[in-house]
Amino acid sequence: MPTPFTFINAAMSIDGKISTRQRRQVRISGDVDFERMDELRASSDAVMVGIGTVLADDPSLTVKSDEKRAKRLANGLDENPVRIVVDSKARIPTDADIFRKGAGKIIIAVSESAAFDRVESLRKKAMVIMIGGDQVDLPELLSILDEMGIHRLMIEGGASLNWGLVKNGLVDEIYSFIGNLIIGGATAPTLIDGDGFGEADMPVCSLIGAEKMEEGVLLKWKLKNA
Ligand SMILES: NC(=O)c1ccc[n+]([C@@H]2O[C@H](COP(=O)([O-])OP(=O)(O)OC[C@H]3O[C@@H](n4cnc5c(N)ncnc54)[C@H](O)[C@@H]3O)[C@@H](O)[C@H]2O)c1
Ligand SMILES: Nc1nc(=O)c(N)c(NC[C@H](O)[C@H](O)[C@H](O)COP(=O)(O)O)[nH]1
Repeated sequence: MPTPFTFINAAMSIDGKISTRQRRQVRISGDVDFERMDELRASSDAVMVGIGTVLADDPSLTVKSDEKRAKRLANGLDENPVRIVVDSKARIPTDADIFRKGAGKIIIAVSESAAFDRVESLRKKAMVIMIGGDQVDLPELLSILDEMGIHRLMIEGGASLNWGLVKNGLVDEIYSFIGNLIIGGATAPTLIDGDGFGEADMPVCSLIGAEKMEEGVLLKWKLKNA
């Protein structure tokens, strides 16, 4: 099943955390990295996050630069990429910023375990894709997105969704900005959480980029043996 070119873009602390142990958002990126993130959003067909990120950060996932939005419109695209939330139990609040800010298509991916009334209320605000029994079936979801014409998919986390995608071999590249702060905390989320790999099946990646950026460093890794 063809799936989009899929890359994770994230920021983590020196000690590999992406937020605090209370899952509170931490501004790790500097202005230059946020600008890079905005460019990646503007050049992607869709941007995807997990519901944990929505509940913690309430992101709008919009393109911030007026110029980049205008360029998308001039190219016959919506001003924002398709914004996608993976939300197995349909927990997203109906007043989330993703619904209130920015124009463009929104997709909420739910599983069959989501409550009927919650799903129906979401249908008034977004396209709902129901796929998977207890959890959203990520390989199936990405195949559907590819069929819909989403061929370049940006993943903005969080820790659990990143694990689900990497575990299923769905991620082509990972771009990680490592900022100059230490978050600590044994239970703070990292770039990739979940059950973890056994020694035999840890993905071996190739380093395709390393550059100092402000007070941090940007690393780029290729995962899939594409
Ligand atoms: N620093 C960064 O770049 C960055 C980026 C995004 C999020 N964050 C932080 O990450 C935290 C959120 O991460 P999280 O792990 O709690 O939540 P998450 O955003 O990864 O969302 C988890 C949800 O995604 C879905 N999901 C996860 N794995 C799945 C799978 N295998 N199959 C199907 N569905 C799956 C489920 O609905 C699950 O409840 C927040 O604290 C946020 O601030 C940081
Ligand atoms: N690249 C990046 N650097 C960070 O320092 C940080 N904390 C995030 N976190 C990702 C999360 O999704 C954010 O909340 C949105 O990226 C910002 O919110 P908007 O979508 O712009 O509203 N992402």
